[in-house]
Amino acid sequence: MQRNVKNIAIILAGGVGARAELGSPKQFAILDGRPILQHNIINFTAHPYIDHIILVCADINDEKLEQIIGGHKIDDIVQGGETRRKSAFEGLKAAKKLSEDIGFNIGHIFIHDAARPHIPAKVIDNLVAALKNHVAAIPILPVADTILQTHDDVYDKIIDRNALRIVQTPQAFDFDIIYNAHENWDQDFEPSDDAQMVHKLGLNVAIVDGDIRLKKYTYKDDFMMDGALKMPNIRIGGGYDVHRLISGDGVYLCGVKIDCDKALLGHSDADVALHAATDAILGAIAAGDIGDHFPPSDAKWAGASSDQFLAHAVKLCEEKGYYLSNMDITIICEYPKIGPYKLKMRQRIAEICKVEPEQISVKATTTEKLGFTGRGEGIAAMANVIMMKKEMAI
Ligand SMILES: Nc1ccn([C@@H]2O[C@H](COP(=O)(O)OP(=O)(O)OP(=O)(O)O)[C@@H](O)[C@H]2O)c(=O)n1
Ligand SMILES: C[C@](O)(CO)[C@H](O)COP(=O)(O)O
Repeated sequence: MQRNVKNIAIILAGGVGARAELGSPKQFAILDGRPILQHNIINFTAHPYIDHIILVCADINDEKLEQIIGGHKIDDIVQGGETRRKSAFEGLKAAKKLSEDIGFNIGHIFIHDAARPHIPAKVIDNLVAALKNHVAAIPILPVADTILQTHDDVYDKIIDRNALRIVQTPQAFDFDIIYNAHENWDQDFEPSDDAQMVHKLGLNVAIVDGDIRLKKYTYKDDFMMDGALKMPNIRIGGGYDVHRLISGDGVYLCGVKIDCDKALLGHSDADVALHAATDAILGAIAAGDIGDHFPPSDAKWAGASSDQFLAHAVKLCEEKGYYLSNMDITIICEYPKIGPYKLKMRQRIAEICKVEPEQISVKATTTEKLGFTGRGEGIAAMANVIMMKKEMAI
């Protein structure tokens, strides 16, 4: 009985991205909110012609790789080789093994640079159509610019661009043909793509329309232009809290004790401003609210200093890769007067959050004797924060 036929995409992510100078392989950098490599996986997964995906990957620890793949399905992951050609062959060997393990025949293989994150479905359609009559097909684009040949960086001559084409990936092949080309490669030059290996065997390579969106991210400027390195991931959080004022010997606000004949009533030290700040930070990373982390029902937090609540929220953010960009607190009360303490408050919050006082704003306002704050029955506080994630590269 004829075994069923499956088509496989091999994503080449085994390079170091030296020309991109990002400090780590460019395929792990974030573009449009997700790692470049993950875009590839999503695009191939979405195309009905692709049955399996094999990832050929650069050295990276399992935890980071898992994060980069983001829960998407990959059928096998293998280590890249020293060159693109060697990485491609590793992918082909993994494809062969997968077909033997599961029990299917490989129809077509699509070998793709991970450094080309956007793969329009139309290009895959074009390749599939060409493979009906060819053993290999590649996407190409016309050359738009004047092409100059130089010698030792000196102007030499213009090349006729009409005969030239830009070669892209994915490049598509009959499995047996490309496997054979790789297995028997004995030339003394390193091919920059797979199609030229097939062509070297004297076989015809079909050319189909490529797409500008298939652009390869190669140099740092490619990333800069597309905003990959410019736009950090930003999260905004807001917090609001109220505590009742009673007779006492001082109120805690922003981690600073203001000696007076009042106190704020609460399970902890009732620092209403730090509670609002904590909620703002938790809100920015969608990590619930202060009550979820420090339940008033838990005796452990009775009389607790609210500093630790804020420090905990900051730590949670750090664990997710976010840092505090700025915080703006507004304290709403008639009494006590906040003005003389503002600087100290900013310094204390900065200390807890491990940032500079310039990043912290503390403001105060009254409600013109209106409402519960106006009548001196309680103090309200609002906080807004911006948390940022540096997402150049994972
Ligand atoms: N040993 C290698 C070299 C390259 N590639 C992959 O082949 C694609 C195209 O290569 P290129 O743009 O040259 O990437 P790098 O080799 O990473 O870049 P550079 O030459 O700047 O180091 C990339 O997706 C890259 O990860 C690979 O899988 N294994
Ligand atoms: C395969 C390729 O993407 C075709 O344009 C390209 O040759 C690979 O990149 P490299 O810079 O040549 O390694």
